[in-house]
Amino acid sequence: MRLDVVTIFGEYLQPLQLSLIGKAQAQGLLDVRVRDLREHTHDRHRTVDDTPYGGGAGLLMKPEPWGEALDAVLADPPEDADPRGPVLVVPSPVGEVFTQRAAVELAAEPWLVFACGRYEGIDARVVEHYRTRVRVREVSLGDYVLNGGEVAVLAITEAVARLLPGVIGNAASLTEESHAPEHDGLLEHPAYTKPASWRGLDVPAVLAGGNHAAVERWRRDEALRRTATRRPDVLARLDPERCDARDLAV
Ligand SMILES: COc1ccc(Cn2ccc3ccc(-c4cc(N)[nH]n4)cc32)cc1
Repeated sequence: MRLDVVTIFGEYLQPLQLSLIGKAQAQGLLDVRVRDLREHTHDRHRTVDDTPYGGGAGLLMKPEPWGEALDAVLADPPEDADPRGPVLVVPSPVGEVFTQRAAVELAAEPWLVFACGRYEGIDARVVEHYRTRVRVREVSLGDYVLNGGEVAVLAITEAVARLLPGVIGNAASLTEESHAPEHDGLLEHPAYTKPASWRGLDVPAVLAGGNHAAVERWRRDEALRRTATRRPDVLARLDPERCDARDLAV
């Protein structure tokens, strides 16, 4: 997968060189290219921002540098690019809330381009223009406000890259995680390791009993219980077809 990131704070993306994502790049599973938006300015001060039409606090990012930068990215596609081009992911406080389902969708793409805004965001015409050329997804991490898109790119990249074959050593674990479609999107059950007793707290006996059916039942019950108490919105989306009577009794 090729990832292009356009930003004025390239150093924010340094963490992508670490750990599993860094290893995935070394293995050729990921090709991350960070592009400095200021390389696409032509004034002495390398200006990327200006005041908003109609007034209001703060500054907005000018469209011209973005147009030049994104055109340059699109002019150099990867060999396996989709005929529709990349998905342009634009982190934004007003975007679709990013979910595991979106991570799975983006992980199926050969090429993602991220536009990291700063200030109060990017002139609206940039997204409007590129919607006519590529698929655009404006994405929010949740209902809170960040100072820019870079942190969102780190989160989205990690969530997507870990789904790519070969990035996570034990791919089976991906299907047992919270929010995994294979897990009906439920939150994961509590997990324990040795010792069997720690500070007076014991591991639930069923988990050490060797009865796999009982362990699976306990895990399903705990996942349903945890989801019901912490994320009733997720439980409401549970497909009744995939529940048995005991599920619904929890
Ligand atoms: C209109 O109000 C604001 C508009 C922009 C900003 C700062 N900012 C600039 C680019 C950018 C990209 C993403 C995000 C973001 C995403 C989530 N989930 N929260 N915040 C924030 C961003 C602050 C406020």
